[in-house]
Amino acid sequence: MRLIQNMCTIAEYPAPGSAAAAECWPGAAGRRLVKIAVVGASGVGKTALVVRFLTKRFIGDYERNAGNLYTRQVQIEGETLAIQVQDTPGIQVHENGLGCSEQLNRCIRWADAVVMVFSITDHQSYELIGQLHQHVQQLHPGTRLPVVVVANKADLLHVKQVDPQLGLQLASMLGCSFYEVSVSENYNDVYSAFHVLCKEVSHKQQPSGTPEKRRSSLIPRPKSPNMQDLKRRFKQALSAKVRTVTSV
Ligand SMILES: Nc1nc2c(ncn2[C@@H]2O[C@H](COP(=O)(O)OP(=O)(O)OP(=O)(O)O)[C@@H](O)[C@H]2O)c(=O)[nH]1
Repeated sequence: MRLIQNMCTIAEYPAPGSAAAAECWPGAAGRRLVKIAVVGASGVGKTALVVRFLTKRFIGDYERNAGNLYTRQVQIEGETLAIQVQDTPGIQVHENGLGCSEQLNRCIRWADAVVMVFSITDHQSYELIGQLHQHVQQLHPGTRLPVVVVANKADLLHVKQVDPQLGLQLASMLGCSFYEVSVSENYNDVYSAFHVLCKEVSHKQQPSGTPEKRRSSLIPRPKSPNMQDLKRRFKQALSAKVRTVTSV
């Protein structure tokens, strides 16, 4: 993991725009920031996915994940965005539900978007996704957090436990995008999954006063029953009456 540059833990990472951030991450200053957490069961390939996205390389073996934060810049619709990707420790399932540590909950709260990974070779990792999605939404009450569901290890068809079609169905039921990938064999699908997520966040973050909004404020408001006109006519009628009365 030391191969990756610009790596800090979430607690250590300096605020964007600060002098420390510029030192740790030159080029990020002034950019819009997208924060992504990658979550899922242990061994599904979260670290491999993140490293593949950041370096285009697949590195077979990693130390068990302690939760690292990585940084990179991406071009989304002509704009360069700064993105932070938080790799997280694998989630265990206990009898009484998900075993989410406080560290993991902090990462999820921190994130603007989440990548939920399962492995097609591990049915339990797939079963966890529904509960995990519910948990994520509970940690972001009142907002629909962009989520992409990723079915990894598509190259291991001979030991498949989950039909990718099930992943697609689950994702559409949850209202998420879905990608079936092989981190070990294909970079493009990995890139697309992150790219789509960044795009979704970027659209959500669009500041007020964007062309859409400005245009709508220029459109003349439809006139409600014309009060000015009504008042004018009322005054006219009144003065006509007054005239009639005085002439009598
Ligand atoms: N064949 C194959 N192996 C993969 C793929 N992605 C990851 N692996 C392997 O799966 C194992 C687990 O990968 P990790 O990236 O460490 O998984 P993780 O989800 O980060 O695991 P934890 O740190 O325990 O949570 C490693 O041996 C990887 O090389 C894939 O697409 N195909």
